[in-house]
Formats: sequence, structure tokens, C-alpha cells
Amino acid sequence: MTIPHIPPLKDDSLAAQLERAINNKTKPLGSLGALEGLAHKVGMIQQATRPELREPAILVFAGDHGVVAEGISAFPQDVTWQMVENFLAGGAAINVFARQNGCLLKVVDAGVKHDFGQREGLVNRKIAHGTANFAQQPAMSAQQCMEAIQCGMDLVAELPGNVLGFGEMGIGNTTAAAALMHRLTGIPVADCVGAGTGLTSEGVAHKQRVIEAAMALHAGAQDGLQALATFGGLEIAMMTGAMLKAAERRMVLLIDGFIVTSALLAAARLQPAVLDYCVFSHCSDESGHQRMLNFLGARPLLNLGLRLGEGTGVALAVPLLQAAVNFLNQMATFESAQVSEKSE
Ligand SMILES: Cc1cc2ncn([C@H]3O[C@H](COP(=O)(O)O)[C@@H](O)[C@H]3O)c2cc1C
Ligand SMILES: O=C(O)c1cccnc1
Repeated sequence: MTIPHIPPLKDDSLAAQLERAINNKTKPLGSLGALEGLAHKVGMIQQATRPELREPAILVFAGDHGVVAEGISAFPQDVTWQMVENFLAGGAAINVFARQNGCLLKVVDAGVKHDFGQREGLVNRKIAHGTANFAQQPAMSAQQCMEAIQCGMDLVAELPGNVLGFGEMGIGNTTAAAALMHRLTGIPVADCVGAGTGLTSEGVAHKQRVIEAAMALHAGAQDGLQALATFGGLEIAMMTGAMLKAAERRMVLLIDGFIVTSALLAAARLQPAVLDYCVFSHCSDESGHQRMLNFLGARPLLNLGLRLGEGTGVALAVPLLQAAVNFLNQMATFESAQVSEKSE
């Protein structure tokens, strides 16, 4: 496996051109707020003063987690495969929002504990029937983790468009994500754990204890790949690989909530410049997501109190991304529209 090399987005002359183009539009300086930074970012990613978005896609990566044996989720493990069926039938929240906003949606079986057979619309990249319980042993072998990363890279190499959103499904994956977050950021476990699908406060306290015990058990798993293999999920590792390949292909990466951002923490540990290619769609209500975003220096577009995952925040942010590119390409300048500039 070769981790792609991702160049940082540094081109002072293009950055200045984009800034000028944005500032010359018929509006007070800075008045389109976060959309201005977004337009600038897409221009830098595409190395163009007139960027364009083509065929936005959302990949929903699904996988199961052995750590559910510790009683860390409010829902049973079968919900993972049942929700995959729901995605295939078009009835989940992500189906609704992806349809609404014209996104291609693909569901990837990275490691669900269920046999789906050959199914229309399901991309079969199953590495294993779920991970092992990281409260007892590493979730994945190094080999499985690398296979998952490689599959993620290969999937993205085939995509037609230039915008890629990330979503996930996997009962128990907020526990994996919180463990990964703690190990990769050093933020105390108590500030990484949250209620996930709806644990009570005692449930959250138990989840915290499970993670703390696992940290002691796996004290040696410190580097990015080791941490990912030890605490991550097959869907999380596959997202990490997909993110790296998408940045290498100069796609716009749309980041969803807590679990997707944990995959990005691992990707950024391997190739820090991957962050230059990311748009943070929203801040999840899963406590810990805000801290993760702060750690990355990220400013999310939306704050809607979502705590679902699946890529729902990503799908909702697509029209904002389109608006940013459209204002850059279509708005008149002070000169072209003959509008007077600021007096003093
Ligand atoms: C019906 C249902 C649909 C979902 N869609 C996404 N998730 C979300 O919840 C799960 C993580 O939460 P925890 O770690 O607490 O198990 C993930 O599958 C995530 O995508 C769902 C959860 C449920 C119950
Ligand atoms: O932020 C998320 O993506 C999230 C939060 C809770 C449960 N599932 C996903």
C-alpha cells in the first residue's frame, strides 16, 4: 500500500487572484461571509479562478464493531444491516437529502456482519464480518486495516465527479470514533465520549470506562495506522483511504459529523495537507465533535443540531457549496455592472 502524497494548497498568485475576484463582486467586502472562504477554497483546490462542481457523490461506508459486546450503544447491532437495506430501498434520511440535492449516492459494505449477496446498488468491499472487540484485542489486524485503506483509495479512483461527501453507518461507531479521537488528539476521554444514538448519562459513563480501559490495554498503539487498526472500524479505515485518494485527485472533500471527522483525524496524521481539501459541512450535536473541529482548526458551515451521521450534514451542505461557486462565476463586478464603490 502506498499512501498518496498530497501537496499543500499553496499558490500565492492564484490566492490573490481569487481574493480580488471575490472582492470585486457587487457586494460590501466580506458580506457573503463563509461562502467567500468556500469559493476561495474550491478555486484553490481546482487551481482555477472559475471553478466548477461536477457530479457530487456521497459514499456511505458501513461496518460493524465488535465493541458493541460491551453494551456501548443504545441500539442493537442488527440495525447496521437493516439500515443498509433501508439505504438500498431509498428510505433513509441520506436518501431523501441526496435526492433533493442531486447527489449520486453509493453504499459501501466495508465490513457489515451480515451477508447481503449480490445486490443492486451495494458496493461490496467487505473485509470482514465486523471488527473484533477492542476492549479485548485490536479491532483489526494491521493487514485488514491496510486492505480497508486500499479499498477506499481504489473506490475513489473510479469516481466521475470532483466533489466527494463522506457518510457512514455502523452501530457502535461513536465509541470507535471517540477512542480514535482521544488517541490521536490527546483530548481527555471524558471530552471525547457522547451519547451516540441516545445513551443515558449512566450509559455514557460506562462507554467512557470501556474506552479508558482499552487505552490502558493498547497503550502502545500510538501512531496513526496503529491507532486506526486498534480502535477504528472497517468503515472508518476505508473512509481514511478514500479521503487521501480524493485529496490526491484534487476533489472537494465534504466532511460529515463525528465519525467521519475521526477518519479524517487519521488521514491528517498520515498526510496533514488533506485538510486543505476539506469542507466541514456541519457541527454535530455529538459532544466531542466541536472539540474535534477545534483541534483541526475547522469552521463548519451548518449548526443544525444534527446527530445522525449517514452523510446527512454533507448532503445538506451541497447547495451552499454550489452557491459559493455560482456567486464566484456569475455575479457581476462593480465595474461590469457600473455600481459605485465604497465612498471612503
Ligand atoms: C435507526 C438508526 C439510523 C442511523 N443512521 C445513522 N446512525 C448513526 O448511529 C450509529 C452510531 O451510534 P452508536 O455509536 O451510539 O451506535 C452509526 O451507525 C451512525 O451512523 C443511525 C443509528 C440508528 C439507530
Ligand atoms: O455526528 C455524527 O455523525 C453522529 C452522531 C451520533 C450518532 N451517529 C452519528
